[in-house]
Order: sequence, then C-alpha cells, then structure tokens
Amino acid sequence: MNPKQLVGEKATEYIKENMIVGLGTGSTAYFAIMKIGEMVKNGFRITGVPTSKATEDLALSLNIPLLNIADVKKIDVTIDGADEYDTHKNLIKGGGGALLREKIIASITEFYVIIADKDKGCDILGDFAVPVEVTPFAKEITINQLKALGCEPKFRQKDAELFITDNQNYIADCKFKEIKNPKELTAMINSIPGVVENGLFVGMADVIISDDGEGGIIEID
Ligand SMILES: O=C(CO)[C@H](O)[C@H](O)COP(=O)(O)O
Repeated sequence: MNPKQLVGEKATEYIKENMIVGLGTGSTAYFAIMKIGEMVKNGFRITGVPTSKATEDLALSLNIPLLNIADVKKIDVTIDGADEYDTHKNLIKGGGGALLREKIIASITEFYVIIADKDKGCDILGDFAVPVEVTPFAKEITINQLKALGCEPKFRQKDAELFITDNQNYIADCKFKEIKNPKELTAMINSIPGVVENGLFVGMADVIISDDGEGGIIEID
C-alpha cells in the first residue's frame, strides 16, 4: 500500500460514530476521505465539514453528509495533510492552496490528526516555502512587506495565471531559510494588513501519523 493510503486509512480509526469530522485537502487526505466514504456506505454515521471546494465535491460524490459551515461550532476530529512537519508537530500547510479554510476548521477542532509521509518530517521547518494567502488589493505592497521579513516571496501561478484560492485571494509562497521560531513568524506574517492567513500551523496538531518507510506506521503525539 502506498504511504499516503496507509496513513490516510489509519487516521480514520480516530473517528467514532456520530462525530463531526473535518475533511482535509490534498492527495493524502484523499485516501482518508475515500475510506470515510466506504464507512458511510456501510452504514457508519458521521457528518463532514470540508476544508475546500475540491474536498466538498469529493465528499458529495461519496455521499458523505456535510454540514453547512454556518452551523458548525465545534468539530470532533479533523484529518488533514501537511507539506512539512517538525518534531514539535508544527506544520507548514497550504501546498494545495486551502490553508485559510484548513486553519479555520483546525481552530475549532478538538482532535487534529495530521497525515503525512515521512519525507515531510524535519528538525526545523523551512525547506518548504510558507504559503501566505493575500488579498488581491495592493498585492504588490503586501509582497514587499513579506519580503521585508527576510523571505523570497513568489505569487503562485496556475496555467500561466495567478492562482486564485476558494476565497478569491492569491497565494504568495514565501521561502524562508530556517524557521527557528514558527510562532513568532506566524504573528509577524499575520500582522501585515494585506495578509489573510499563513500556512504555519503552530501548536495545532494533536497527532501526526506518518509511515516508517518500510510499510509500517509511526504516530507522533
Ligand atoms: O495543506 C494542504 C492543502 O492546502 C495539504 O494538506 C498539503 O498540501 C499536503 O498535500 P498532499 O497530501 O497532497 O501532499
């Protein structure tokens, strides 16, 4: 079994009947959602809260009942992927561009499960550029302010156009060197007025489920 499927399916063991479940975005979360779809088909009752339009479409295609975000106060378990994680369970997320909805969902989640293959693990975050969602208005000012924090920011492109998020914003991928203090950096990035949110998830993950490279599973908690 490929590592993404292995960890994705393992994560569904945290789901109990009648829970409200946050459904992550990306190629690893895909396998968790497929498994949840199978569980629902076999009569297991849960309601889902998607973290992106793509995940909403996938969940609907699998007949997973979904809640309207306006009606959600608390989520029992969320299963989501990550682009990089450190030994303190701090994360960089947003490779798929869904970081804003993902962070909102994470912020009301009781138990946040991250699934990521072992190659994404590191001692210090920073190999992966931090995705930052920015408003279209004055994006040039915002990118200069991001640059002043010591990174090399680049607007994400898709099909030779600027990538547009589900919330109609842009993503600036900000390559820092080593991120020694992710908590401080997240506050600094979010203090820029044109920034909507950034992809550093600090102190949010309860467990990271990863593979050991030999077909086994490692849980960091
Ligand atoms: O944060 C994300 C999307 O915004 C994803 O969870 C992250 O990019 C990991 O994706 P994948 O599982 O495809 O590697």
